Amino acid sequence: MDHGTTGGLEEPYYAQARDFVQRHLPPCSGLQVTLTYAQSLDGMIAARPGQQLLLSSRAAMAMTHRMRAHHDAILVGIGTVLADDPQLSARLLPSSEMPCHPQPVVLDPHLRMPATARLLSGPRADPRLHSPWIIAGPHADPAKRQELQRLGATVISVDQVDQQGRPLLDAVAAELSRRGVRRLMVEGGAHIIQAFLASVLVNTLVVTIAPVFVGVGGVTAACASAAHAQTFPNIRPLAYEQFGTDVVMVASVQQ
Ligand SMILES: NC(=O)C1=CN([C@@H]2O[C@H](COP(=O)(O)OP(=O)(O)OC[C@H]3O[C@@H](n4cnc5c(N)ncnc54)[C@H](OP(=O)(O)O)[C@@H]3O)[C@@H](O)[C@H]2O)C=CC1
Ligand SMILES: Nc1nc(O)c(N)c(N[C@@H]2O[C@H](COP(=O)(O)O)[C@@H](O)[C@H]2O)n1
Repeated sequence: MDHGTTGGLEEPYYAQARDFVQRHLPPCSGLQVTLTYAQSLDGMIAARPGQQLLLSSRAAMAMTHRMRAHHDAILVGIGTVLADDPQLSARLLPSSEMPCHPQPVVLDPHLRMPATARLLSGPRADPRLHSPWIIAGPHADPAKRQELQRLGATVISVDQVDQQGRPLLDAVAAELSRRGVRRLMVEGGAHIIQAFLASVLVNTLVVTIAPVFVGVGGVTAACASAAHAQTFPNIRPLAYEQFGTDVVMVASVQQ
């Protein structure tokens, strides 16, 4: 992957993406959390569990990369790493605008991160990429921790966990703040979207809606029961804008 090119995107995409992000994301005071994902018209983020589905048009993807560049850190769950093997970089931006990519963060309580993950190998090839921070629970395997650290990752233990041994998001947010993160972008997947919606941490929601139907068997954006979904916060849409064939909604989250 050539991180120094524009990825073939036309200039108007960049200008629209830059203006959109500058206009709609709030100024930073304390930890600002942006939750963002792309979904189909029937509310799916993937066609099958554990599989990646490219929903965003090129213009919407340019907006996502611009948004990544606006944040200090990009967080996903280990399910997304296993399914997508993501890079979480802002590589679609011209390198002159992106001297250093945001910090990848993976919520991985039991250290299931594969040694072959691109998040680990990427920074060895490109000094502008950061090795990932991996948030582990207290019972993670010490040998796996050592292996991941040897591969460049920083494994951060968060001891405050829920009944499933998963780090409490408040504690994760506090730890990221302590490490200097001011703007955090959460990109999924389904379990992480649900967990953040149920927390009081999200300030802004950005959803790309692609004009496709995925159908039964797809992965819903937040895998919540109706009862659980009742605990989600109220959303106040601020803007809808078309990017290529997609519509992007920006909303503030009322906690
Ligand atoms: N369209 C889009 O924009 C996006 C789509 N996706 C898609 O989503 C799918 C992956 O979603 P999913 O499988 O739900 O994986 P997630 O990325 O949501 O990761 C879930 C895992 O995260 C760990 N975890 C850590 N803390 C928590 C917490 N507080 N609550 C819940 N889980 C926690 C758990 O690991 P453990 O079980 O080890 O405890 C859990 O199994 C893929 O198909 C991917 O392609 C992903 C991102 C964006
Ligand atoms: N914005 C957006 N649109 C889609 O259609 C998607 N499938 C995703 N997925 C998220 O982006 C990650 C992959 O991107 P990189 O290769 O890291 O650039 C993926 O892991 C999801 O977090 N996003």
